[in-house]
Amino acid sequence: MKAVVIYKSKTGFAKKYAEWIAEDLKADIFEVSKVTMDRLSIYDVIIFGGSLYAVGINGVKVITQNINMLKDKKLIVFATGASPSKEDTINEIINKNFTLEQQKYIKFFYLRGGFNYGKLSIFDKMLMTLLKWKIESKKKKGNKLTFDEIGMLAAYDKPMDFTKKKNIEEIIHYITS
Ligand SMILES: Cc1cc2nc3c(=O)[nH]c(=O)nc-3n(C[C@H](O)[C@H](O)[C@H](O)COP(=O)(O)O)c2cc1C
Repeated sequence: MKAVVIYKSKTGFAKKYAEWIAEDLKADIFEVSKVTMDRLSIYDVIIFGGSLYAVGINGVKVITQNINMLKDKKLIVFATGASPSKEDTINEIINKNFTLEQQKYIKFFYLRGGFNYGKLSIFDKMLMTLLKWKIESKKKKGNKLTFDEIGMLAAYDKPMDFTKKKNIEEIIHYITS
């Protein structure tokens, strides 16, 4: 079984999981920009990992747009996000990123990453500042914040990191069993 891990990461969380998975499987690892379909043809197992941006999986098109060429391989996609792992969040991610046809060939996993405002690009910082203002205005109006919103506000001042090597176990088990 020859496996490859491909990742797209803006602040390092998806990269960290990709490295852990590659290390465990003794697989090759590439950043998504280095990947060509030719290069992938030698692998039996392809694992792609990217971070969540408004529920979209950053970089996943390398798999979804080439599904016809890849569907004979074992395909795994994981996403990292700041949100806790919940069944309804996971279903929303699957339905937003994969058609029903693609879901037949791709096994999806959600691995909680974290949030590091300081490492974001200027554009992403602006987007996240707008979100922060929205949450703060909700609070000012006397509305009760959700647990996730409270966590998100705290994360602007201090990076949060929920990555744990243990989280990759279900992916490793799925691939090796
Ligand atoms: C503009 C923007 C949108 C985001 N949207 C989501 C989201 O929909 N769900 C989520 O869980 N996290 C979201 N996040 C948080 C990132 O997915 C999270 O920090 C992730 O772990 C980053 O991984 P990376 O370092 O590999 O890029 C968002 C972050 C930014 C900057």
